[in-house]
Amino acid sequence: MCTASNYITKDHYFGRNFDYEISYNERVTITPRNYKFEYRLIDDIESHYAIIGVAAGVDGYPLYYDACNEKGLSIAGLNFEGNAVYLEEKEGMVNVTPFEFIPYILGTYSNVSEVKKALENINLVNINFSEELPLSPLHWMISDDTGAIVVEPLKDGLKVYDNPVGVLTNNPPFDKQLFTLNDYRSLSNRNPENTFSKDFDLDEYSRGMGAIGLPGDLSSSSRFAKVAFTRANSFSSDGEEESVSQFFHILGSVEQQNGCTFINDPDLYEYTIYTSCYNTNKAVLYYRTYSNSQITAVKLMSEDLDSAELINYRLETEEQIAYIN
Ligand SMILES: C[C@H](CCC(=O)NCCS(=O)(=O)O)[C@H]1CC[C@H]2[C@@H]3CC[C@@H]4C[C@H](O)CC[C@]4(C)[C@H]3C[C@H](O)[C@]12C
Repeated sequence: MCTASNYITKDHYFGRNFDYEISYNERVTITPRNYKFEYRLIDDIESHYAIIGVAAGVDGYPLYYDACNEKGLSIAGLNFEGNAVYLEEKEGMVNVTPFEFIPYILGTYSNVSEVKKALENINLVNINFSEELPLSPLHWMISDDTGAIVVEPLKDGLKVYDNPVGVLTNNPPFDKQLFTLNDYRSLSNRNPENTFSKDFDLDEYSRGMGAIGLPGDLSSSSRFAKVAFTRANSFSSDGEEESVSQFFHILGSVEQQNGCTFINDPDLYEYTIYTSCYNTNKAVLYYRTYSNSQITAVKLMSEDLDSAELINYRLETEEQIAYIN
């Protein structure tokens, strides 16, 4: 499972929890403007917007999980098991593969409204990256400082939803997730009045009672409600450090602790391998990993963006403890 969210203070922040039981040796990958994108079906693109993101540790091509471009547009791919359908090549459409989708969108477009228009003509084609890395079932959240959309590949083509709650998890499809939020409409960050009965007293014995009923388990639909509530009620000042800190707390509300989601024997559990947070206005990628709570940052604009070679940074995964004495 994974969770993506955005958060707006003075800038637009976007990121995700990457929850899984194995890693593909992810690393931070920067794609400069003149790295040549060779596409399987459409024409190669020699020059495009620069991109920073987390990608699989596969040399030669940026297999992004989540990323942002120099224009402030960001995107994350999340598992969509049992629902994602990729189609055959279609005449007259822009035929890109699912693994080319993030590079194509971020390389070409600068905001969500451009992407929405372009999506009318995009077909996601069922071509594997390689035999070892076949297609995986994904859906995507795309976000900038004007708002967010969700893109789901269904059997009759791409379905595009506006995303007013600013979060995405895995299953079920997004329209169902949104509908389920109706069930939680009475939840609040304030303690509730007793509307249960006029005939007896019910005691306000604790703070935080306004959100009793908000799910706390790690299923995809529960994480959706939990993180939507946390994000919608989030409060921070709009400084960079406060905003980034609050962002990590939003996704921290649905973090998966190792051991709580059993996958397979022996000792294979799904857990939050990393959390990313992009300040998309400044094209800075902040991240934390499961074993390193310290925030690490990589700035797109500090690189030579007119070059043609991919730049990779391994993730800082060692815990960094500030010993005081
Ligand atoms: C597994 C991850 C989703 C995490 C998640 O949601 N886990 C819950 C599972 S569950 O919902 O509980 O069942 C997804 C998210 C992004 C994906 C990569 C995207 C690039 C590339 C695309 C190629 O075509 C195939 C290989 C490739 C490296 C992909 C591998 C894998 O698929 C990645 C890591």
